[in-house]
Formats: sequence, C-alpha cells, structure tokens
Amino acid sequence: MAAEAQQLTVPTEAELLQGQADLWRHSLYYMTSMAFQCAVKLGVPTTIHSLGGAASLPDLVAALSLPPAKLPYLRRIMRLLATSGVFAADVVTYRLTPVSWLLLDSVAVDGHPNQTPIVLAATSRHCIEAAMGLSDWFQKDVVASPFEDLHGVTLFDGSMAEQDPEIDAVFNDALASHDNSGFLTVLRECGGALFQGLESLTDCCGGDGTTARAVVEAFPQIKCTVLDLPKVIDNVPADGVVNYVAGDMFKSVPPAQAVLIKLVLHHWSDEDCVKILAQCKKAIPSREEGGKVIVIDIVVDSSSGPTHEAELLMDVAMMVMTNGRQRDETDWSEIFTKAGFSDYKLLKKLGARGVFDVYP
Ligand SMILES: C[S@@+](CC[C@H](N)C(=O)[O-])C[C@H]1O[C@@H](n2cnc3c(N)ncnc32)[C@H](O)[C@@H]1O
Repeated sequence: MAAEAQQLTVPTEAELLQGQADLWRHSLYYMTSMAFQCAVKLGVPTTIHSLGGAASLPDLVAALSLPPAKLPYLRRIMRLLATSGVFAADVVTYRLTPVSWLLLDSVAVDGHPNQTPIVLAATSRHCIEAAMGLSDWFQKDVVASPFEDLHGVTLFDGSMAEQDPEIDAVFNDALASHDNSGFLTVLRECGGALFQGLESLTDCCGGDGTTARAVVEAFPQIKCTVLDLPKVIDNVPADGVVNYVAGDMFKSVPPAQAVLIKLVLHHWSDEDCVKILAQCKKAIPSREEGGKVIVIDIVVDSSSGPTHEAELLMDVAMMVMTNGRQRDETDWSEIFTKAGFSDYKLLKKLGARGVFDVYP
C-alpha cells in the first residue's frame, strides 16, 4: 500500500487548473442540454432557416418576438450552442449546422424527420428526474430502471398515457421521429442486399408502418406485416399496403420469410433480447429457404470521437429509461447465438447504427 502511494504523481498546478475547468464542464453539461432545449422550444433553427439560413441576433429577436432586453441573454445562449456545434457563427450571424438542420419544422432533410420531439423528450422533467435518481437507484436492490422506479411506469406501458397524457405524447413522438430517421439511408446503402428477392417481411415493433411502407415502395413484391402492441395498432388507419397485426412479440411474431427488428432491442435486457429473437426465429423458415432476421440497432465501436460519445450517452440513457443497453459487435454476436441463430453478417455501419443479417 505504502509502495503504491509513493508512486502516486500529484498533478501539476497547471493540470489542476485544467482539472477545475473540466470539473465545471462535467457538472454543467446539462446547461448545454437546457440551452439546446430552450433554442428548440423558441424555434430558433426554423427561424434561421426561414430568414434564408443566416440570421443576426437582432433579426432573431425580432422574428421570435422576444423582448428586446433579452438580446444579450440570447447572445450568450447562442454562443454556447455555436461552441457546441448546434449552430455555426461568424462575427454577426448564426447559421444552421447538420444538428440544427434536423430541427426544422416541415422540412424533412433526406428522409430525416424533424428531431425536435427527441430533444423535448430527452430534456423532459421525466427523464431528467429519473437521471437525478441514479445514485439512489444504485444503492437499491431493484430490477426496475430508474425511470420505472421513480414514475411507476415503463416507457412502452399503456398506463403512461393514463398517468400523464402530455408526456406520453412527447415520448411517442420522440420514438417515431427517432426510429424513422435514417431509414432511407439504409435502403440506399444496403436495401438490395437486405430486401432483394424477399417475398414477405414482418416488421417487429413496426409502429405506424412508416418503415414497412418505405420497404414496399422500394420493393413492391414484398408482402409486409407490421407487429406492434394493440394500443399502437388500434390507432393506425388501414392503408391497403401493409398488414397490421396487434400482438406481443414475447408471445409470437407473425410468420414471414424475414423479420425486421429496427431500434427495438437496445430498449431491452440481454435476457429479453434472447426471448424476442427466439420468437423472431420461430417466425422464419430455414436459411436455405431465405429465412433471416434483419437487426438494425446501435453498435458501439471502440473508436473515440463524437459518435462514440453519442453511443455511450445513449447507453446510459437506456440504463436510466429502460432495462436496455447499447452493445458492441461481440455482445450482439453472443445474443444471436443464445437465441439459437447459427451465423450473422454485419452488412454496414451507418453512423452509430449497424445493419445485421442474422441467419437461423
Ligand atoms: C423504439 S420503438 C421501435 C419502432 C420501430 N421499430 C421503428 O424503427 O420505427 C418500440 C416499439 O415497440 C413496441 N413494443 C413494445 N413492446 C412490444 C411488445 N411486447 N410487442 C410488440 N411491440 C412492442 C412499441 O409500441 C413501440 O412502437
């Protein structure tokens, strides 16, 4: 012990000063989230877009109908958000960045729907209070997530709507905008490899059928079925394109040549994923007959940088909000094997998402 203590190197004065600045950063990161939420709620991205893509502070204050006395405060918020990459700034104007392009009302850029609902859900009182309870949660012997432990409901629980319809609507919008984003990129980058030649497909937890309709539009020969909970399916109007089935994926998945399960498994524990995938496997024929499960989900990689940081933040978000987690390729491989699959291929990594073909 003493020998170990002698080897401790005390940080230099300069390092401690840097450490203090880092401590402020880590304690106050939530101010970035709150400033981000504030700009989104005020409608700053859409306003910059409607002003031609560049706006000065006086332009913004006028267009947003803010009291002129708030201009210096808005400057401080915008400076922080420009430093964080949400907006770009030169001496007098603010412009959109890829982040703020994702937050425009009525503008879906390259099939990415407006991501405002995600910002509002992630920065909602429900999520923040659950995250604030993490240390208490660690000391309790409970299996429920901090969110469920605090609020008494899970994210997909029907009783959330009864308890608080407003926040239930925020979460439903957030899930829809999150899950529907980026699928056109998947179709473009690996649609042929995934869907060419398929006769039928079940989208397990396919929500309102947005993904299934995009598949049928690109591959009209595929007969698509969407499975989701009754509370979701009961509110989806028949469209004559997709067959909607209300059910529970833990009990059975409608049979098809392939099952798609997109951005679902990261919400569930390893044990639950094995149960869900086992039901998916029951729904498909053998590999020789073209049977496969298409898993699209986050794959944590070992690199560093903003995408990796986003993957780790999403991992802790899953810990706080659900019993799920984000997984690296080895974790996914173990789950596929435990669920009885013989082989898999990671076809593509698109941003943080991985696209897998998993074979029975
Ligand atoms: C994260 S969303 C996935 C949406 C969809 N896969 C997409 O990419 O657009 C989760 C969906 O799972 C559904 N769900 C949750 N539990 C389910 C269950 N036991 N059986 C069927 N669907 C379920 C929810 O209603 C919700 O629509």
